[in-house]
Amino acid sequence: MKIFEANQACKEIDGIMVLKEVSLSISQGEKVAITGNNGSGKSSLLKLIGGIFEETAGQVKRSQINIGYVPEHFPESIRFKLQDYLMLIGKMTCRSDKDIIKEIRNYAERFAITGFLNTPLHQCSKGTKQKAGIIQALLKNPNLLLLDEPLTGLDDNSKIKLLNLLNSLQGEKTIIFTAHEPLLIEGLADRVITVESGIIVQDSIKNKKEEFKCITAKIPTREIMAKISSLKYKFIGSDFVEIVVSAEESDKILAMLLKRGCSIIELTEKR
Ligand SMILES: Nc1ncnc2c1ncn2[C@@H]1O[C@H](COP(=O)(O)OP(=O)(O)OP(=O)(O)O)[C@@H](O)[C@H]1O
Repeated sequence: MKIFEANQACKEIDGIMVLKEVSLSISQGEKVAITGNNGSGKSSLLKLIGGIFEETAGQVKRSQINIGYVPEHFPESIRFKLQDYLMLIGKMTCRSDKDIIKEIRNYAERFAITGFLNTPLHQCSKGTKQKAGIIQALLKNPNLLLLDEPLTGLDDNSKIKLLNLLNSLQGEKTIIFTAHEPLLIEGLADRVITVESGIIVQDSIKNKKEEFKCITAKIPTREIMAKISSLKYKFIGSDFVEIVVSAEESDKILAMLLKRGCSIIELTEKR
């Protein structure tokens, strides 16, 4: 089923054409990354897909589905406590308060923000607000999840947790996200759209089930690799290591490296 179709769609704001002749079709279940330089039109395209932006020319068809949207910047002025805000969003889904609280606590624990559930949102850190933005979208149990640069402000551990969480979402959820970092593009997307000056310049299908991945990590000491010698790796200088792992194992290895104090620099597919 197609969830979005655009034919020569344009979006003009204040006399500026921010999207130009976009022709695009997205099917249910696709995991699409939108990439491009700053100001190229990634967020605008995401908003056009979600119906937050109406086209000013051309034709667009959107199917009537439940959408969860994670904005690039969480609204600064919300004065609710984190849990009260999430409760309000959860109540829109007609579930019992008990079920909503359980789900909020579950997500809060996964993202390590349980300690902030009673903190007013405007006093929370950027990363906590970002996590609140992601949780509010997930609470709606959307068929279409739109995420605008979801890794912004997240620490390395939370980035991996979000990647695992998105990969674990069941069913035919469609996920469309804007991103600069390779972690989410390599780890989640099966299609990558590149935007330049409001124009789609590339739209490519990725072979998601690559057999191997290559992790480049900054290591605190070389000794930590001795303890995980079953991995195929090589040192780059004294501080970095390149590890080749099966795609299936990569999430587990990433989590293990983070636990041992490493920083993940890059995650790429290896053919
Ligand atoms: N609401 C708006 N009002 C005015 N101009 C806008 C609006 N939204 C987007 N634009 C303009 O459209 C162009 C594309 O912006 P957009 O936010 O889509 O880019 P982006 O690729 O997501 O950028 P970034 O990577 O910096 O987030 C920019 O020139 C921006 O100034």
